[in-house]
Amino acid sequence: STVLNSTRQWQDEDRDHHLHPFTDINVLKKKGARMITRGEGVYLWDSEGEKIIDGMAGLWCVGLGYGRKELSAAAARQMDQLAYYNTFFQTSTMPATELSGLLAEVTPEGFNHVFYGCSGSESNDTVVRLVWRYWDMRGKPGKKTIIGRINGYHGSTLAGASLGGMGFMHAQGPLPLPGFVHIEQPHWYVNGGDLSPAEYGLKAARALEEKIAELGAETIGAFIGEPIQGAGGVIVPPETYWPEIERICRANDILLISDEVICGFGRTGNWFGCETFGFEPDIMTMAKGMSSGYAPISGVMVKDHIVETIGDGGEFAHGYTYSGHPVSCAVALANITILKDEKIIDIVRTDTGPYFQKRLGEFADHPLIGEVRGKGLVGAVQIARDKKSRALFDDVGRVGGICRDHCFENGLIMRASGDSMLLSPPLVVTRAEIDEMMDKARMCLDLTARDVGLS
Ligand SMILES: Cc1ncc(COP(=O)(O)O)c(CNc2cccc(C(=O)O)c2)c1O
Repeated sequence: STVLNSTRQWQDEDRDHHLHPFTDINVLKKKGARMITRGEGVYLWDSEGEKIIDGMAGLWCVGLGYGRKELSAAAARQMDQLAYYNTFFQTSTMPATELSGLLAEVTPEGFNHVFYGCSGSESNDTVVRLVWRYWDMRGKPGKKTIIGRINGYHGSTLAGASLGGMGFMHAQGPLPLPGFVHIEQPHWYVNGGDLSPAEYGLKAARALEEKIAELGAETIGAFIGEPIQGAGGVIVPPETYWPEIERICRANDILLISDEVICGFGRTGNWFGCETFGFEPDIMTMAKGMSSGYAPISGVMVKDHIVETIGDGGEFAHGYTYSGHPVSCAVALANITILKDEKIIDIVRTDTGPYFQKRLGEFADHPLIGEVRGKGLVGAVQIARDKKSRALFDDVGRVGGICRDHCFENGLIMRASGDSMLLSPPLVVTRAEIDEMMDKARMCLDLTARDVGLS
């Protein structure tokens, strides 16, 4: 191919051939892609030599930070040894087997079996297949509907997009597919009205009870939720929410699914978000932090009683060519081993997480910020037009976009979702690096406040 050695040339080549995810093609064609060339720790560099502090750990996934040689060495070793073999036809490979045992060890009690994929979306498709098969085997084939939340995000396959409650995705095609319904999200700032967060948490959870009553428990197979809705804007539910959701699921004999793609592997200060929020799911989806993003891998942890029930039905006719890919498994194995050995999640829970939340909390007094949300090393500041009434700006998303662009121009990656600014740094972030992120974030919020006349 042509030798490309200037940013302009890279951008032209990319413009001519590369369709990017969740991207307005014509906007990008005009702008040209920013070519990211290198990563080290919590920093990235682009093709112009600009250094950027990555407040988003890639896409919520690079837990160990960039440049960990143990992971690249594990990949190279496995690739040289056995770059690929499948786990169909009663075969397995050492990394897939070893990783499965390690996952049984680090996940909550009762999760002893994992089904692999390459992405969170694929694993949520697996969840749907498992739920449908489980109720068939339980002799209740009517229980096929799955309930999710408005503004939840569970991926971009047909099932992932249907499990999710993102209206702008559903608007592009006949989505959600039949059998996927949604209840309100536990977003106190927008939906809580005069209720206290504790009261609102119960009210939002009881929307599930109402939906079940409306549709009939005999038609509902499962409820799925992210402990904290990530892409939806780091929506941290009130403490009362998840225990009430669990109670309602048990009372109506529906499976409880925790989508841990973002909250899993230490993000909230425990290994999994369901541990932080105090509920025990029947199924857990995992991806992202499972390999620190160094290689694509995802998985579904399945409680024993579900494995046994499905096992009674002969071959479960589902799976992917790369389910249990040996190189991805070797990378995930090295990643999780480091998380364990270096006690990184304990440090998040006891040191850097509380420090991050303290620094984030300082934004509560910023003229542009109505609410600060977060847990462990994930957080959001909610941009509001009027702090007293909690009113947002009319064209939600515009001001967040202004702030995001200020960040990118000032060497900080901070995600904008609606008018919430999100941070989810690598789990290895230090206090000094947290300070650097927060100082840049404050400067960009100040610039944004000036732009919208709220300074
Ligand atoms: C909770 C959850 N579940 C499933 C998926 C889908 O995973 P895959 O993308 O690997 O198929 C996700 C992914 N989350 C995700 C993916 C891409 C962008 C952003 C963003 O916040 O901009 C978030 C996620 O956050």
